[in-house]
Amino acid sequence: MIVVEHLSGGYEDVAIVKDISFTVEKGKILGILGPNGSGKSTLLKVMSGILPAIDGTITIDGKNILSYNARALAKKMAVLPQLHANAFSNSVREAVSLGRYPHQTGFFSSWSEQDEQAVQHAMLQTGVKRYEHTAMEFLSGGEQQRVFVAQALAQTAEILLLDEPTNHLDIAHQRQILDLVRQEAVKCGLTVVMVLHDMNLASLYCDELLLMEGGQMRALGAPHEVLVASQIEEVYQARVTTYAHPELPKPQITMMPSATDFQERAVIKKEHFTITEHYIQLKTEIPLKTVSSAVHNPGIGWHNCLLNRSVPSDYVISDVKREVNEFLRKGKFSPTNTVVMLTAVPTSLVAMNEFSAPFGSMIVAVTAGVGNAVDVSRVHERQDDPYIGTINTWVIINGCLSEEAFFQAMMTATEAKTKALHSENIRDERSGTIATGTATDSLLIAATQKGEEMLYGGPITEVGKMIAKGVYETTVQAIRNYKNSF
Ligand SMILES: Nc1ncnc2c1ncn2[C@@H]1O[C@H](COP(=O)(O)OP(=O)(O)OP(=O)(O)O)[C@@H](O)[C@H]1O
Repeated sequence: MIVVEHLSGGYEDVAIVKDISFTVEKGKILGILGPNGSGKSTLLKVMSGILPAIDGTITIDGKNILSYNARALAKKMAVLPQLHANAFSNSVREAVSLGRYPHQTGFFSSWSEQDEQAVQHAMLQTGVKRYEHTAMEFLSGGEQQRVFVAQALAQTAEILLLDEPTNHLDIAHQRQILDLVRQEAVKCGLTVVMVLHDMNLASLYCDELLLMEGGQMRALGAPHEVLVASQIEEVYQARVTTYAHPELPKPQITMMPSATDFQERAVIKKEHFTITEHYIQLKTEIPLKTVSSAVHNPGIGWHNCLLNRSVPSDYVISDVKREVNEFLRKGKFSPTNTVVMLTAVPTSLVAMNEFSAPFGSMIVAVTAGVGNAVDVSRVHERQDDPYIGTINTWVIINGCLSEEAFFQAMMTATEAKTKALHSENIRDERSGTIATGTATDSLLIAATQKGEEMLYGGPITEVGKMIAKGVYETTVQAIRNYKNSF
């Protein structure tokens, strides 16, 4: 455990870092973030004793570090500096062995079995063992960086101070080194303080983050407390937004470029739709932001091709995703840029309408197979095998929606669809009650994201009113098209 209290320090009596206080418990990782020149490296140097503290204290396991001599401190704390004084003539093995210096005893240093094991283990962990006898100067920047990490690990200290350990490393090696550091912390109780420039890596791997600004602490806390968009924008003077990591409860940050070439305008019109026997397609010049429950590329994304594909009514495929991928490959559609829905309704029965609104305009396209409509409040009574019969709804908005508005738009559109089934008196055959949808309906809201952002999409808003009217009217029309086809 390391405790830093009111620490100030810098170069020649000038305090660069001021009044820094934090505690890192045994087995925990603290990440230090901050813009260039904010004092991250200086703080690490003061902590490691390379620079003297002007004020404040650093204690390790309850003992002030001033009470340790250099060798005793090096046994407690290993340091990976940002810039390495590189003795280039050393082999990798010799470089890693330097990490054992604090463990050498006596006038003539004695290389013990323990020293050898620590060096071998560190080389294996960092993947540099195969360069063991290679001279450092023959390694790439990333390979050298891994050797220096190995050197710090070979020191087998309880505390590790790392200044940009992922410098020069490609993504696989960043992961390798940070996974290793995390594993050493969690399994072996290593306490780590590391400077990282990459906020997303810091969020993923650190228990707590310290955000520096002008040599002072701007924020200290869990990643979600520190990586707050407004705070990062102020400190870095850069526009950012946060989003959720797909697998872990760790916030991620992305930059919002100010370049104007992203701002080109495009308006989606009915003419941009193509209807063939096999699909209804919307292909756009600019990608649309899409939120959908489609079969292929569902969720939130950016796409410039939407397909509502008509499949035979006996289309029962065990691996739908694979079959759809195959269809896209054969049809020369981009698998990453295309959103796909499936329907058993012939494409000629689509209902499509364009609506103009104060914010811009909107197109709604619906295919409605209601042969298997269900009352959602009664479906728990059914034990059916999967069957086809789907209402697919697309709402294409020439406008800009906030994330909240996208989800409210999904709700508004769903309610409007249900109302259409109600007024067309579509019933659940089993229960005889009014149907609320089919068992496999799909919905897509897409927007050009141009113009002023609309914050909300519920029925109280202009866009919500338009979606409600558009989806209701178009679904009624699609149901009638379907009924009239028999
Ligand atoms: N040897 C030095 N003598 C005097 N001032 C220094 C020295 N090294 C750094 N500084 C100053 O201390 C301040 C903090 O530098 P430091 O290297 O700690 O920042 P940092 O946050 O690590 O930056 P970066 O992200 O660029 O690595 C800077 O203004 C820098 O100019």
